[in-house]
Amino acid sequence: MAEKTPPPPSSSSNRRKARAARGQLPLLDLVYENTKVQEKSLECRKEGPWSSSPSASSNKSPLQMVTPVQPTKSVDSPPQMVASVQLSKYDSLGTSCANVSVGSNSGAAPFDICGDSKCSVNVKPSLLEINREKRRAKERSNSVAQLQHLRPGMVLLKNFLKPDDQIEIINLCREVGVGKGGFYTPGYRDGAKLSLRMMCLGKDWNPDSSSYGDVRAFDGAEPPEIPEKFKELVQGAIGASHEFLKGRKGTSNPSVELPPMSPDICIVNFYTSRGRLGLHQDKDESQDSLTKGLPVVSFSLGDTAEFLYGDSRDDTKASKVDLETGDVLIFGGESRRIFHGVSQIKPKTAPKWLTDKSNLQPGRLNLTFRKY
Ligand SMILES: O=C(O)CCC(=O)C(=O)O
Ligand SMILES: [Fe+2]
Repeated sequence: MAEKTPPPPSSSSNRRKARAARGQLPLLDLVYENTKVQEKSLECRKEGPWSSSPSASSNKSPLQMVTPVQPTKSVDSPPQMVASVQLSKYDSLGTSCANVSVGSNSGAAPFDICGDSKCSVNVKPSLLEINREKRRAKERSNSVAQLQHLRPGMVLLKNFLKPDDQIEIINLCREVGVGKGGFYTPGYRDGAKLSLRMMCLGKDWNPDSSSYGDVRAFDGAEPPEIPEKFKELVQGAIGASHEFLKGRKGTSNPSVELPPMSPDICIVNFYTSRGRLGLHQDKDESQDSLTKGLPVVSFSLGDTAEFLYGDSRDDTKASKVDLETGDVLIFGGESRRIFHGVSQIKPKTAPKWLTDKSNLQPGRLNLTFRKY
């Protein structure tokens, strides 16, 4: 996924920040935050145990930590559940906002992207919010997919994923995500945690070595398969992009600008409202895939992300686009190696119909499909 750079030398947040500022850290390092326990519990009160922000620093020595780490019972930890019945098991563990511990790779707790947050307070929406939501829902339900050409090889399909497909994607990610090889919190040997949850389908991407493998290094889990439904949606999005490009002046062969691609990798990220992803290039796929410019296809669900893209790691020079629920972004051909990242997640922007039907936690689910 991201370019390979050596692992951070220590857990010093300042040193990391300085390295990040010099553009020397791999992509996931750029989302590293050294949050204190106190901050953690405040955050938890605001967002519940689903926060993708990091846990407290580890007391273990760097060598003791095998990465990525998966929390056992921490404020970040989700219920120990496979089905809703097991939520009560989690209750009986007494996991609460105040209970902070750093995880290891044994006794891993699955992360459920759906379900009620224990720590969140239900505040009645104001009339203004209700009306805004109604207006948004009407706009989205009336609108059809709209395609935008962002730059050569880069197409944004607004509102491409139909509501039922969005629900199905969330349900499938939830189901797979709580099982073996499901969501975990990527981290580093020094115990630093990252502000998102991740799972890989098809092949495993290791953030520490920036390489792909057939098993997950920290627990030996094989990555679950990519559901056929996802592959169909990817083909649909690439096909629609080709049709769109055909109709554009100056495009002689859409498959040259945007080569076709059958994914064998899907990286699923879940961001809470504090989640973000530094500018990076996806370049850990095979040389053949990169040389051919086989595209990355990205699905967005839930809260809106502010997405940055450009020709360098410099975010002041990057272009910005909002990725809303149902949007599909494709970048291949001459845009295959663009720098891209997520600068912010806009809280409470997921439509109510989506959260009501899917029970998706506050935050954003992103799936990126690639061919190794
Ligand atoms: O969340 C996104 O929109 C981008 C994710 C991404 O760039 C990645 O997983 O490599
Ligand atoms: Fe990426």
